[in-house]
Parts: sequence; structure tokens; C-alpha cells
Amino acid sequence: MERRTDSAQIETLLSWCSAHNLQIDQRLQVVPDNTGLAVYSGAAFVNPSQTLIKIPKSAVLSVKSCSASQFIETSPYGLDAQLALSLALLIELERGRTSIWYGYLQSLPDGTVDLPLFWGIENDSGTGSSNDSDSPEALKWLEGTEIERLLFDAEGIPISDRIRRYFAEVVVPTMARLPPEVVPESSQPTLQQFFRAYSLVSSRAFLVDAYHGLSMVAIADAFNHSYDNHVHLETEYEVCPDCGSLQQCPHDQDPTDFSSPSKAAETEDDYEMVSNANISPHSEVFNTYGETLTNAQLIAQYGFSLDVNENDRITWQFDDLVKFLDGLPIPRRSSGNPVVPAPNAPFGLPWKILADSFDQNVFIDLDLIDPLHNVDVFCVTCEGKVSWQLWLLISSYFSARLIPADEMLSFLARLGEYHTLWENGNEDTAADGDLDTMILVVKAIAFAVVSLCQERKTRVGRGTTRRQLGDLVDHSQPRAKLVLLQVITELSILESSEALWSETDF
Ligand SMILES: C[S@@+](CC[C@H](N)C(=O)[O-])C[C@H]1O[C@@H](n2cnc3c(N)ncnc32)[C@H](O)[C@@H]1O
Repeated sequence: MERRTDSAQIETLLSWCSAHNLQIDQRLQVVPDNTGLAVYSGAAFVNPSQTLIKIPKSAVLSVKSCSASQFIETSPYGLDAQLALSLALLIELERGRTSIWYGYLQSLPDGTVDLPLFWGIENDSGTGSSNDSDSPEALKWLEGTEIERLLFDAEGIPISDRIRRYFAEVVVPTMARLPPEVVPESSQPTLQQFFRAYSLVSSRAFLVDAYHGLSMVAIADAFNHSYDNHVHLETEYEVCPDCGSLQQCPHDQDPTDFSSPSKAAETEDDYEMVSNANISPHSEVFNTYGETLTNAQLIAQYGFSLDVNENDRITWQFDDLVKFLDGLPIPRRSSGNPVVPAPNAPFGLPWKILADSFDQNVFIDLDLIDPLHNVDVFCVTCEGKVSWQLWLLISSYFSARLIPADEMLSFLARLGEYHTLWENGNEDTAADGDLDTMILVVKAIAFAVVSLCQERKTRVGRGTTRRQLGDLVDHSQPRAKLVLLQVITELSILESSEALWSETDF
């Protein structure tokens, strides 16, 4: 769907930037592209570590800075923060030219960003949008995919229901309470307008610091995404959540603590976009919306996917995995008493200690788990490998049936070593000890991974082969096409993993 921003809108945006002290390095140009705006370099080469954009904190639109700040409850992150910022944005949009962000807001895409959570419900919002003809087909292929899971909150409630509920329970009453100097009394935004505000927040907002939280940041949001990015936004997150001060302030709990060095005033007042790679002349300058984002996450949150995305993975939730493992045959020793696993803690393991003790070889760094881009830890990667967390969960599940609880930690450490030797065909060099038990568990892990992949394959792609899906892509409308490509990727990951883990010679 094309939604090019025209040059008059860009000019108004740039005048607004100068009026609000937002500085853009002359080597960069904001230009129209098919999705709205994009940023390109000019004739000059740009080196890394250059500050290219300075955005005064006073220019960001957040719940704290908006015209109705005292009427909106803030939330630090997650869906609640997105909903609150959507309301703040909606109010500023309703204010039209009287909003101090008008020059910025007029440059944003006109319609609702095409996110799957709105598919099939656009017509319910009262505008009779016609984009929806493609939705039934797209929704059909969405079933069982990684995208589908992202359309629900942690309690399993559809995010679209949460948005509607927030509109009815918070947006409508808040709009009715606002004094006329904030929005005119005649202003009664529709659910469709709130959908648009939500879609803009979902696809453009940044978590800037502990004071402003999730915010709309002009120009920073004009960059498209790539994981080979050239620039990133730098902010000091740890500011006072009450007043935004980076230095000591009256809200500090310990007034005698003067340990934090005071920063220069200019660092305190600006957010900065800084280059982290060379930028060639006349090329598009990319930001990254998250280094670990999968295509499913990009589609759900931003409405687009990359042609190739090495972050793609298939994920499972902890409870579903345990239920699945419960249905598999438990490996048994030919002699010795079976062990009854500890019923409470998951398999009696100190998960945090185990997680911390994994070294550089691990697939996912725990530091990458952040509230906005939550990394799903139990997964198979696009190469078909399992994440260490999935390996650990499966191996401890089976080991708990074979090994007494107080020996589990050391057994799992030895099992990890043995599994690595075995993968490389060097299992003969393993020290003796409980070799038989380790072989049993390694076989059970391989069997479990193959079974998990096979089971997931029955739920993705409606039993259609990848070749047939490929033929369908060519004749599909944009939404169905986007989902079909995702289905093909997911099936291919599952097939690679199944092949990799079946290869093992038992
Ligand atoms: C933060 S905005 C980036 C600027 C954007 N072009 C605009 O002004 O609307 C995010 C939106 O840009 C588009 N976008 C960003 N990176 C993209 C990419 N690599 N491929 C396709 N669309 C992309 C998507 O429509 C996404 O929702």
C-alpha cells in the first residue's frame, strides 16, 4: 500500500524541526518513499560515531509532554504504554494546527498502518474501509504462525480487543472530560481514528527514557529498518521518572548521594541519532528497530517483512512445551530404580543459575530480553538449531526421570559436553561415567525436537506443500502474500530442524 509523503509536507516538517531546534546534519536528506519518509545521504561520505541528529527532549511527544498529560495515566512499557501514547497522539491530532506538534504530525502517513491485528475488523470501526477484501484469505493462512501468536497479549486476549476496550473505557470518557482549550467540544474521534493512532505508535514510537517513556520522536522515526543499520538513537534511560532530570533532583531518595557525575547541559537536553557505520554517498540511511526482530515481529508491529531475515525462528511457550513433553515416551534405563522428579520447581532446576552459567556459545544473550522486543527463548533458529534454553528444558525434563535431583546440575553440565562431542562425531572420546544415561537422554532430546517440529508442521500452512504455497503467492493480494511468504519460511525452518535432528545415527 503506497502512502508517499509529498514534498510540501516534508517542507512543513523541516520548518517545524528548525522552529523546535531539532538539528539535522546537512549530509542527510529526508525524502519521500513508498511507505512515507526515508532518509538518504547526500554527496558526502559519513564516518561512524558522528552525531547526525539532535532532538531536544522538549520536542518529543509523550504522555508526559502532551496537552492532556494530567488526564492520561502513564505506563512504563508494553501494551499499556502503547495505548496511553496512542491516546496522547490522538488528542494532538484532534488539536490540528493548535498542537505544537502539528508540523510533525501532518507528515505522518494518512491511513492506518496495515497491521494484521486490524485485519477483518476494519469494517467494524464504522468507516467501511475497503482494504479488507484481502483479509479472509490472509487470516486463513495466519493460523498457527508466529505472527498469529503476537496478536494476543500475555493473558491470551486479542490485542484488537484490548484496543477496543481501551477506546470505550478510557478514550471516550477522557475526550468527554477534556476542557475546550485542550480539544474543541465537538471533537469526538472514532474508533478508526484511534486505530490509526495505535498503528502509528506501534510502527514508530521509541522508548526514550524513564521520564518520557514511549514517545513519538520526529525525524528519528523517518528512518527505515535494516539490521545492517547505519544509525541508532542514543538516550540516557536512567533519568528521574518524576521530572526527567539526569542530575540530582529533589525526587532522589538519598539526598546525600552526590556520586553520579553531572553531565553537560547539552547531553541532558537532547536525544541524538549517531552513526555506527560508514555511510556511502547517495545511499539510504537505515536505523534498526531491534537487532533480533523476526519477520513475524516486523509484520505484527510494523506491517512489513524483510526478504531474508536471519533472526527468523519458531518459538514455543514453556507451558505448551511441558505439556508436549508429557505426551512423549520417557527414556528408561534397563536397570536401576526410576527417579520421581521434583513436582514444584520446573524439573528441580535453578534456572537462573543455569542461564547465567552459559557462556559465549549460547544462541541468545539474556541481555537481549527487553520489554519491547521480547525474545522468545524456547525456539529453533532459521538454521534448525535449538536455542540453549530449549535444549536445557528438554534435557532436564528427561534427566529428571533418570537422575536424582541433587545430581542434576553436574549431570547436565556433563551432558552438554557429551552432546557437543556426539554432534561432532567424537563421542568415543567422552569420559566414562554415566555414558548409557547420557546416550538415552541425547536420543530423547533428538526425538523430542523432531516430534515438536512435526507437530508444529501440522498446524502451519493447512497441510499445503511449500511448492503449492509458492504458486499461491504469485496470485495473491498483498496481505495474503505477506502471510504466505511467512508460512513458507516457517515450514522451511521446521523441515530443516527436523532433518538436522533426524540425521543422528541411533
Ligand atoms: C518508523 S517508520 C519509518 C519511516 C517510514 N518510511 C515512514 O515515514 O512511514 C516505520 C514504517 O516504515 C516502513 N518500513 C521501515 N523499514 C522498512 C523496510 N525495510 N521495508 C519496508 N518497509 C519498511 C514500514 O511501513 C514501517 O511501518
